[in-house]
Amino acid sequence: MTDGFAVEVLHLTKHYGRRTVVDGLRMRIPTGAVAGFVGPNGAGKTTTLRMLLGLVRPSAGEGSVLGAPLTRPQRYLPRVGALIENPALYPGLSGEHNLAVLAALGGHDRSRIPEVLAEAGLTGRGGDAFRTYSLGMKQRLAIAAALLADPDLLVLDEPTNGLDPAGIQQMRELVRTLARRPGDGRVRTVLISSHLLSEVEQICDWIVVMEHGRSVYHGPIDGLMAAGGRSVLLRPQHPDHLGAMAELTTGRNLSVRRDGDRLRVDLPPSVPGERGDQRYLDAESAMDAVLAELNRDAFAAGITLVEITPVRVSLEERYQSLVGGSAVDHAPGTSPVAGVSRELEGTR
Ligand SMILES: Nc1ncnc2c1ncn2[C@@H]1O[C@H](COP(=O)(O)OP(=O)(O)OP(=O)(O)O)[C@@H](O)[C@H]1O
Repeated sequence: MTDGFAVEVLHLTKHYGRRTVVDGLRMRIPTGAVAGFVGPNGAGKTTTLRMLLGLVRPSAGEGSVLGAPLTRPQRYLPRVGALIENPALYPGLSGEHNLAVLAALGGHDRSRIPEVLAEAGLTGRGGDAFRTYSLGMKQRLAIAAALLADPDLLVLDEPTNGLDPAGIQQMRELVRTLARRPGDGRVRTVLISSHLLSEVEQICDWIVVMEHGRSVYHGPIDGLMAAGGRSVLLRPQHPDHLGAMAELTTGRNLSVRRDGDRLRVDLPPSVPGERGDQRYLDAESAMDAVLAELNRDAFAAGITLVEITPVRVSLEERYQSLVGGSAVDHAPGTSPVAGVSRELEGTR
């Protein structure tokens, strides 16, 4: 396990009975990143966060958090703050008083209360009774509580869940600021989970995309776009050939969807070349190589392609193709033919 990563896991696995909910997960989160854990419901995000927090024991795998092994959570948990289950807060007590109770329970310094209230955007409201708070304020008080330990790693599970649009916006702005620790400039890493890519895109600089307990991408958020920002539209002369062409494409391990009388093929950042799994480094030549291969395959199968159009892909589309279309509805007029998830690792 290397320095420079606040979280690093390898082959992390969790079985519940015969169900595997986290399946050989491999990911790294750089120190100081605001990292987004994104994936459809049931992808295993919460279970992974719970394993990182020592709340659930992994069935297999290894890892480290803040440089200490996952098997020794007591070594790193004092430097971790988390909002994964709502803390028990007393409705009749003020925000400040609630924090004082939690500080006493957790052995934290009470003098940090004004600072954490400020960090959570609750300055001036700390004296009000908790029950008078809006849902967004309650959520921010829970974050203030997680900040009491001045953590090096802050873990927030779906922090915008249940909030109204104004509350969501305030929470997003807050999360963005949390990695910039006030005062001494020490680095803090923030890990949030969300099922919305658009949210993660606005808040985070690092992304882990999960599907069926695996990471299908982890790396810089720009990398998801750069890595897979290209598709190609193929139109056979005869629409009857769409199925056969789709099979040829999936045979090359590419993800393909039907789009009217055309097929839309997503190009990964590095693709199997003619010589086994040779990796192409240059996106343009990789694209050219794939197009040439598909064209040759089509010709050999007696299929005439009358259109081959390269297109750029939005991050949202890229996410859809990575999670096999299970996270977001397909655009009108398109339907999944096959979704091939592949593990892509971004680099910095
Ligand atoms: N204690 C448990 N016992 C059995 N199954 C569980 C347990 N906890 C979670 N699961 C199952 O594991 C799967 C992954 O759940 P998890 O909550 O980690 O997913 P998630 O990605 O966080 O999804 P969501 O966004 O819906 O919370 C789900 O199918 C869930 O039902």
